[in-house]
Amino acid sequence: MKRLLFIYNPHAGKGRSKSHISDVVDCFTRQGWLVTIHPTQGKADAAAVAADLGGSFDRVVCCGGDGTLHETITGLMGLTNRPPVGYIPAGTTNDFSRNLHLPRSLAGRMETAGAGVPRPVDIGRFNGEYFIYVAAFGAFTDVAYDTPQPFKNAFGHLAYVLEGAARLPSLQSYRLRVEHDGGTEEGDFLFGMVSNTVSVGGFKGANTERVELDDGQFEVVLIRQPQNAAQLQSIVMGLMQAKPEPGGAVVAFQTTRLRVTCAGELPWTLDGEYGGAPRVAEIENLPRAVEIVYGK
Ligand SMILES: Nc1ncnc2c1ncn2[C@@H]1O[C@H](COP(=O)(O)OP(=O)(O)OP(=O)(O)O)[C@@H](O)[C@H]1O
Repeated sequence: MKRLLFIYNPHAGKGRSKSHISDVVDCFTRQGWLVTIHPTQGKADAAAVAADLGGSFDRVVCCGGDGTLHETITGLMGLTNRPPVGYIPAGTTNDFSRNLHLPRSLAGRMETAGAGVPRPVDIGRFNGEYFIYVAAFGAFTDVAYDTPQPFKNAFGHLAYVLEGAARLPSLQSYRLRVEHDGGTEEGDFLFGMVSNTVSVGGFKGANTERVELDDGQFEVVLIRQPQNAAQLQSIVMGLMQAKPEPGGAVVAFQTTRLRVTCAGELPWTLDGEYGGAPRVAEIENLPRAVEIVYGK
């Protein structure tokens, strides 16, 4: 019998997935899977379980938010033969799931996770760590991991927005050298994002019309330090829809690899969680490193 490992975070989102576990397991069993269930016991548990047990399964399905998906895939990256991953989004934002065209209903999502066809997806490597869809530094990027879980659950997206707005006056810039496939950018930067996704923080990101999850390329957006408050506001407002103007404060390009060098410590987030503050970040695209189930 084919074996399926089901990892779920009972605290993700509003904890509502807990009441559907029996239905999920029933669905997988009907599909012909022998199911092993693991409720995550705390931070990094999904990664540990995926790394320890994932190699003995034909499919791993995780249920939770972006953090649970990040941990599950990070754990599987240590294996030589990685089983395909099904994903049932149940977090606050579920950014990555917006790439997968999953059905809207939970019933449809369970069916897809167990029986859908896996497709290759690129994974990012960041100084030996992994990320699934975004590595970012600077303004706003500390919001996700600074916002306490109960607050996130109660206010959802609003929590992210309010936290971000409260920080506007204290934005810090970093003097950087950014080397990529197409050249080198230097100067003072407020924000940078290296991504493989159409959605970040619940927003459709800039530079997303070229997103393909398996093209071996990252989409990169860098924001130079604005000269005045009005310029800052127009950057923040325009970032999410506008195509950046050449030579402007927003720099956008695609690349397969990136080296970001900072004079001091530069704090990063990987898939919305704190990723350390290295002075040099070597970021590499690992093309088609895992298979994830799509909706269509
Ligand atoms: N039993 C647990 N108790 C507390 N935290 C847990 C437990 N299991 C997992 N976690 C942690 O919860 C964090 C957040 O989980 P997850 O991303 O699944 O949900 P979310 O924060 O509600 O969703 P999103 O990331 O989409 O906003 C993860 O980093 C994970 O390590």
